[in-house]
Amino acid sequence: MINKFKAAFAGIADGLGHRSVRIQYELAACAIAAGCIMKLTAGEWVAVIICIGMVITAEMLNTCIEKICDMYSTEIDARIKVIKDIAAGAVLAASAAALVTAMVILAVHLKGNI
Ligand SMILES: Nc1ncnc2c1ncn2[C@@H]1O[C@H](COP(=O)(O)OP(=O)(O)OP(=O)(O)O)[C@@H](O)[C@H]1O
Repeated sequence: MINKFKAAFAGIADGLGHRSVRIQYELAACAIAAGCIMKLTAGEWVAVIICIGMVITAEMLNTCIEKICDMYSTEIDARIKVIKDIAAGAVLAASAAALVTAMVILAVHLKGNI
């Protein structure tokens, strides 16, 4: 059990070595900072944390898929293009949901301050 956790934490550390994953962690830190400034409610925090988890998970899996594809071949290949595009689409879908969630929370707080 401890070894499994060690491997998982090592995976998180490895993920941080990739620029696209690191950017998502940085955006997550910005979202948490903004949430503290805006004094989010418990429900809003739950939504923010779910979005952060979803986007980081999608980006880490996308990075894994890219690596597996590159291990298979670095030559131009229509099948690899489809696989990588679908994986990138998953990150986009998660990010779009996170963006809409952020906009709804922001709108609610701006409305409350008017
Ligand atoms: N071997 C390949 N054959 C065909 N198309 C590819 C191949 N490798 C990459 N592509 C195309 O380029 C796009 C970007 O792929 P790449 O592996 O460079 O990901 P990236 O998003 O730039 O990587 P990172 O997440 O490291 O920034 C893919 O979505 C795909 O459309």
